Amino acid sequence: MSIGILTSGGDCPGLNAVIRGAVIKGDRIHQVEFLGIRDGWRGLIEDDIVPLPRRDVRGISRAGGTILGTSRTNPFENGGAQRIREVMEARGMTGLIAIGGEGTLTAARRLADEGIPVVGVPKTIDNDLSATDYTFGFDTAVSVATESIDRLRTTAESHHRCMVVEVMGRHVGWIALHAGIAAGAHAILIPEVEVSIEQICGWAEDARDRGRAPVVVVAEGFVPSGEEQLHAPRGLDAFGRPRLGGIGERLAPQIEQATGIETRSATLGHLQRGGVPSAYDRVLATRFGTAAVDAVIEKRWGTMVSLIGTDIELVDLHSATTVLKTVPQERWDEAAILFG
Ligand SMILES: Nc1ncnc2c1ncn2[C@@H]1O[C@H](COP(=O)(O)OP(=O)(O)OP(=O)(O)O)[C@@H](O)[C@H]1O
Ligand SMILES: O=P(O)(O)OC[C@H]1O[C@](O)(CO)[C@@H](O)[C@@H]1O
Ligand SMILES: [Mg+2]
Repeated sequence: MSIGILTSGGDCPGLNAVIRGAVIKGDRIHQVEFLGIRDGWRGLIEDDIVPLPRRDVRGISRAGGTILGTSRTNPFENGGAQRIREVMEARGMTGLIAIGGEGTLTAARRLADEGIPVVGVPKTIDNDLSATDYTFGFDTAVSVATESIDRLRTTAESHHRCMVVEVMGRHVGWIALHAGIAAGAHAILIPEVEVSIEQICGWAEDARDRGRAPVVVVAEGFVPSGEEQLHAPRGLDAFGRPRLGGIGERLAPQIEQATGIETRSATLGHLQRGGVPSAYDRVLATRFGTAAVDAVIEKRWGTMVSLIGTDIELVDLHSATTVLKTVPQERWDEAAILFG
């Protein structure tokens, strides 16, 4: 019996710990072999698959990225369930572990509905997946963002400037909220909550008037009220979505002009996704990996491993992929009491 494993969508710290956990438990407890599928759905469609023996996962939990590679290939535009079934049969693959975000898991759910034996593992730095309390990668991204904001604050203070820090978060503001609270930001701007330019400038002025260097943390998907979403001229990703980014660059001159405070912006971008996973993410990812191989052995197709409180449970992929987990208004309100 062989189990295929793939990583798909944007990479994230902790992917290798999932792979290691699954392979070691598969080898030690269930005596199953693993096949590593390269670059997500692309490798499965194109039969780009390699043996993944236990020695190949030695020591990889602490490594960033994914040893398997990733892509945003759409399996349904490239042969779909029929092609995947053919490749799995030819390879003697009796089950599949798909590690990815909401896009990958939506694809996995549709494939499971069409009879492909697949179990999902949720990953994303954005923490926007429903049906799991946390995803691995988020803790590392928040730590990187917090340390970066701390550093940007010291230079802003020296120059009596305002600093706008753009963090990732296409649809949700979890990274901005957590890093902003941790670093004591004077404003946190997220896609879920409408805030006007006037309000942002008001917070910056209040902080300046107290002798502080205002720090504004903004998620890339934030749009100031009354304005259009800005897409920097970065084209589309492989799934045809506009690449976001540029809101920090847009806000900085607006704040400077309205308040007279010299303002700079910094975009953290992929720094938040790279590098070594935090201890928390390694633990969560390892637990997800070992639980996923158990789910495959039990043939729990169409499910996803999930963190509920401190327990790892299996949930239906449907419940995980229908609605994004956004920041509730009251969570932002809690933080907003400290703005300005
Ligand atoms: N609704 C969908 N139905 C089928 N396939 C999808 C769907 N959404 C996305 N996919 C496929 O899954 C791939 C991965 O999705 P996406 O690029 O959104 O990454 P992800 O897994 O959500 O990770 P992240 O967005 O966190 O980087 C997409 O490129 C696409 O091929
Ligand atoms: O540059 P890439 O790989 O297309 O991914 C960017 C996107 O990936 C994420 O980090 C994760 O979904 C988003 O926050 C961001 O918009
Ligand atoms: Mg996605």
